[in-house]
Amino acid sequence: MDPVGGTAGYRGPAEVRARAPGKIILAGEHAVVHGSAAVAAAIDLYTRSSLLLRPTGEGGGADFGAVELYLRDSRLTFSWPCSRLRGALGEEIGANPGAPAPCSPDQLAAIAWLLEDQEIPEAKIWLSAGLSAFLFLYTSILGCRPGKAEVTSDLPMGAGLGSSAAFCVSMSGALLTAAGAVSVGASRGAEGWEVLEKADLELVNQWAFQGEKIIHGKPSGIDNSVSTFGKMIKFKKGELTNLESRNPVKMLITDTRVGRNTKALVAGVSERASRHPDAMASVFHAVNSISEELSSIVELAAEDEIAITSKEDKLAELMEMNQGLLQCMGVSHSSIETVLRTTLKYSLVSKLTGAGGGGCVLTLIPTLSANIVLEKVTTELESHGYRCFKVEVGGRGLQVFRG
Ligand SMILES: Nc1ncnc2c1ncn2[C@@H]1O[C@H](COP(=O)(O)OP(=O)(O)O)[C@@H](O)[C@H]1O
Ligand SMILES: C[C@@](O)(CCOP(=O)(O)O)CC(=O)O
Ligand SMILES: [Mg+2]
Repeated sequence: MDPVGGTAGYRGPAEVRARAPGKIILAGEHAVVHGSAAVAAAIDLYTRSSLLLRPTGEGGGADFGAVELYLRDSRLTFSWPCSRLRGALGEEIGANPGAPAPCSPDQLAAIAWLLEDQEIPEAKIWLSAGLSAFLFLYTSILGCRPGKAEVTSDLPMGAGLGSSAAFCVSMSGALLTAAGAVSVGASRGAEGWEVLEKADLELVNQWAFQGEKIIHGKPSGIDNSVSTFGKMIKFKKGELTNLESRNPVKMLITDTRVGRNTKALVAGVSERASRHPDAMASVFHAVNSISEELSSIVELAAEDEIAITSKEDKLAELMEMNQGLLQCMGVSHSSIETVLRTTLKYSLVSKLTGAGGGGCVLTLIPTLSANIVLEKVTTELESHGYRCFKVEVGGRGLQVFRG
């Protein structure tokens, strides 16, 4: 299996592209890290990765050339000569796309060293987590074959919409496709995008999870799973259940633009749990019940206006309860509280989504609510400097395109 060169020489052109969606969490963030159920859905905002492998050197020497990453949105290019990668990673380098394994402490130290001479602007230092995940995924899946990757995203970074997972899933999808480690897709859409076979999606998901670990520290796996498989899912202790959402769920997303970092917030909740184990176990247990109930409600088919309203009232109440418990975990923020108060003035219920501490807030938009209400609440939220957008919920997961 060597479709892209390596010691067998270059057989290009071999550009591959992959796109993976962001997500919203309807219930259960943070608690899911501690074993509770959570409900998440893919949204129609994507991270796109492309990968073009370069010819290897005379005689197939992989030390020729470089591994490059271009982050199109920030117009930043990073480059590592293959010889330097090999020198730093030494024995740690070994293309083994079929066997996802965690980043070892030695690998992580070598990656940190490889980032030192890259000129990451001080204002974008948070990119280093993404760059570390990239170097880990690239070298683990392709070794140090020369190539150029490019990434662009619709998702705000560090805002709770799963940009880290979408980055890891789209990059793993592109790398594994280039490595020939995933087979031809189960279905090819009109524009040439393919959905991979289930077993191949599982492989992408496992690699993306290893990448998420570098960015998040202790991820539950919900974000990479929903980005890989799409739709709406219930997720508990690594087990994924697809949910059939019988009625459309309309959500307004408000990005408070308050930056935060998932790794620090997840660690903060774990510290609180170790200070107050019994109280926090009860909080996580309550969240589990909320997610279980919410997942059964979304699967109910509501046929008439009364049934739809009653279903949405229950969803709203559960979201409100979940928000209260997220406050108990210490992950709300004054900007989030402002969004909650503002939407409540219009009788709309909101909760934070993702890690909290700023970032994005979800507002349930009842099917029968008048457009004027949505316009008014959006105008008021935007007057605070927040950014509002509506998203389609429950769409496709990872798709790949072979050039
Ligand atoms: N397109 C991207 N390019 C580079 N790094 C990215 C990209 N998307 C996400 N990341 C990495 O993921 C981090 C954000 O992840 P996180 O704190 O989990 O927030 P979220 O996943 O909610 O957006 C960024 O700081 C960056 O390191
Ligand atoms: C807080 C958490 O539940 C979700 C984090 O999502 P995000 O990175 O804020 O988009 C962490 C996790 O499940 O890994
Ligand atoms: Mg994340």
